[in-house]
Amino acid sequence: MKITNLGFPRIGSQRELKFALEQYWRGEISQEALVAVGNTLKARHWQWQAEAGVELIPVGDFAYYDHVLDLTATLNAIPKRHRAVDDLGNIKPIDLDTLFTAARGKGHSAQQVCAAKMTKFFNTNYHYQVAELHEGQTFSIAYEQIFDDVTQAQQLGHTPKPVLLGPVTFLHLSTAVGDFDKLSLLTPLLTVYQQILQRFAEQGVTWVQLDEPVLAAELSPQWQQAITQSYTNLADNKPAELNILLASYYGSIAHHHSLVSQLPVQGLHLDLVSDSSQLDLFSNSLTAEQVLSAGVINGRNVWAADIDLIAQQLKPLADKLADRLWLAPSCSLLHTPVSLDSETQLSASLYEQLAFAKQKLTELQDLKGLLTSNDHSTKQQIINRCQTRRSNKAANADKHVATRLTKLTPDSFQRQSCFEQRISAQHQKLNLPLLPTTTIGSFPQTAAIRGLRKRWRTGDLSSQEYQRQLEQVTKDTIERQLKIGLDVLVHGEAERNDMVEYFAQDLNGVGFTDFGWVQSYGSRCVKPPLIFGDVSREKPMTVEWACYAQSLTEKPVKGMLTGPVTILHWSFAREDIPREQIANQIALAIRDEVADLEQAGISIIQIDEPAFREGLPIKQSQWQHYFDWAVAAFKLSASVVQDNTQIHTHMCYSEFNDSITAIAAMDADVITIETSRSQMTLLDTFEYFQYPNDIGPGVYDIHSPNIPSVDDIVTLMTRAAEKIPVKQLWINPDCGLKTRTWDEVEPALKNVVEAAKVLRRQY
Ligand SMILES: CN1c2c(nc(N)[nH]c2=O)NC[C@@H]1CNc1ccc(C(=O)N[C@@H](CCC(=O)N[C@@H](CCC(=O)N[C@@H](CCC(=O)O)C(=O)O)C(=O)O)C(=O)O)cc1
Ligand SMILES: N[C@@H](CCS)C(=O)O
Ligand SMILES: [Zn+2]
Repeated sequence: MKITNLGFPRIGSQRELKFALEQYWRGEISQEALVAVGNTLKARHWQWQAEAGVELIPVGDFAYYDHVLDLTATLNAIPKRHRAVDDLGNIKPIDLDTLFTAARGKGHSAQQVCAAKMTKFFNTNYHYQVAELHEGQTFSIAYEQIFDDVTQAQQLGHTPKPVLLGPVTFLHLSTAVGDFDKLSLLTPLLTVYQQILQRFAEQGVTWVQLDEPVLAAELSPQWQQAITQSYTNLADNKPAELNILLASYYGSIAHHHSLVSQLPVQGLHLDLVSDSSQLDLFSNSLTAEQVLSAGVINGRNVWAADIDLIAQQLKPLADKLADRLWLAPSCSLLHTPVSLDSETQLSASLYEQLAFAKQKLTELQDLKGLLTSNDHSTKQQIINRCQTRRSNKAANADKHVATRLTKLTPDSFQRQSCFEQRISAQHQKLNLPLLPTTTIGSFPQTAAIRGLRKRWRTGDLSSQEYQRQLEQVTKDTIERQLKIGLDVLVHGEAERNDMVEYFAQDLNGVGFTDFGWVQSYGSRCVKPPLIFGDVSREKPMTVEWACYAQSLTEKPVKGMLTGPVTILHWSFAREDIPREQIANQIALAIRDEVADLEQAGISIIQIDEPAFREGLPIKQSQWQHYFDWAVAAFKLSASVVQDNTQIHTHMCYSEFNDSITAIAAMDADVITIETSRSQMTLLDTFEYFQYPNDIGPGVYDIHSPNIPSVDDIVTLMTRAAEKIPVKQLWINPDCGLKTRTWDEVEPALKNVVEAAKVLRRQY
């Protein structure tokens, strides 16, 4: 019986890769130094996995920016605009800088090169770079990193199992530039996959893992046919000594049983955490040689597994399949923090309930011990540990939370009046111009601000001094906005480490870590809170900052909150009660904050829900249930206010065609969305739906250092005004500005304000 792993977090337990990347981008270290950090991390992670008994080490899971982008490079599908040219005008080979250009864009104004689109990887908080594919395009091997990594792992004495997204998922996640069917590219794509498999075989690889998470979705007959075509083609053309492990994850593939069980692959990985019934279904249809990789340890959460119970469940199959049963996490461990080793501040009772990536490998090792070892005393120790942990699981029930939830009535989820009445009351109170300008909330989180927080955390700075300095930053942020001429201001979120973690720190039933970092995109990481008990608000969380900022100006300053659905999705949540119940608990905590902000005289309150779309189940048949509870939780948080208090929400990285009815049902007075990279085509859905409330379509991409010109913004807003009545429109960037510098933000926002003036004259 083998222990296998699907992928390991790449960022490093102390975020070494993040710091090296950012130093490299700032020109402070050489590419060699960056690569040295990458090599050290790879070697360390391979070694940890080997020590935990992982026999086939995943390779290709490491990426300097994004593994999907690496695959796009391997396949020679990086757009021309991101490729460097030599003095003679010839396109240079793809290197790390090419990838960084693709991911981050380059240049300013007229010379600017737009980054590739970035979007959520399935229903995770990981973002990938979307490949742009053209009709009739060809593919070839053009980037060597995965082959180099195989060699590197071998030189260190490991047996690598290269991991690649499978051809169907790659196509599915790509975007078709122009009007053509992406599946027309499958045949040329398969030719390159064949060449890649050939290269692996020449390197002495015996197993390759092809990830097809798209199988968790309900696929049309054409996409199902693409799966059959791909794996038949690869089976027919692969070197005999190379075995293919087809990996599914992020959901059950039971609905594709007849499709998948026919595929001529040598191994199949199942996410049994999402649906354990797949075990019987697929094990009964395995051929006599096929391997089953059982994804039994949750790769999407941080709670220690009940491996004694898992062992009981697997035992009959372990006896039947013997060495054809592999033990694995449900999916790549990319979504979990690296290791508990660095956590020194967690309570002992919470600590013992946890397992991060490194500890999950140990769980697999213990599970294998339970299934195969004859050492009864060690086995008993493992079982005892599990039982003690279960009985120690603190009863975190808070009866006040339960009572409040039972007292909710339909009115708790509904504003007092319809939108028309509300917006007219708000116009009267706020008196804003046509096309009001605003921002999404955060302003640059400078090294100075982060440094202050670090000194405060380590005790080098008193709370009083920390507060005083942040007040200065907030004052400066308000003054800059006034100077720029924005209509609706924000306080800038300088006091927040993160839009979710900041709130979690003041919520009962929620814990947080020191180093539980998870990669969000590129060098950017988040530290998801741990929801372990019933959630309620300990004390007001934002009121002081909102009031302080509002005291500095006559212009409205938006109160800024994160919504219940987003707090839930971007946390590691308990698994003993339904998610919708947790969402309502958080909604009540936010509702209390909304009420306090209104009471304190804040007339616009923004409740961000950027994870609303991401929470959508992969299977369409489960969407309606999700929409019902997610919309209800948002409305519960927002509906406490009077008609003339304006509720905004914000969503980024979203497509709206499958969620527009739910978005409209949320009934926010204003929604700001990311639209600039789509050139406003995302608004088509709002137009078609005749979305009734106000909308602020993002006019520039905040992930890129590029500064939009007045003309760029006017063009985009003119396009927006062709789709949405101008009286409903606001002007704002795509998302918060925390990752940008003031040098980028100030000229960009000046252009936003200037463009608004041009547009107001026009309309
Ligand atoms: C809007 N987005 C968010 C998502 N998920 C969230 N949970 N939060 C989000 O905001 N998902 C979708 C998108 C993803 N986008 C981003 C954008 C930016 C970041 C980001 O900038 N992350 C920061 C970490 C933020 C944080 O928690 N900072 C802490 C700790 C700061 C720190 O590292 N300090 C260093 C010292 C640094 C110094 O001296 O300069 C230290 O302690 O050693 C804080 O501010 O206190 C990042 O750096 O990656 C994430 C997602
Ligand atoms: N208010 C947050 C939203 C990010 S999605 C910000 O501005 O950073
Ligand atoms: Zn956003």
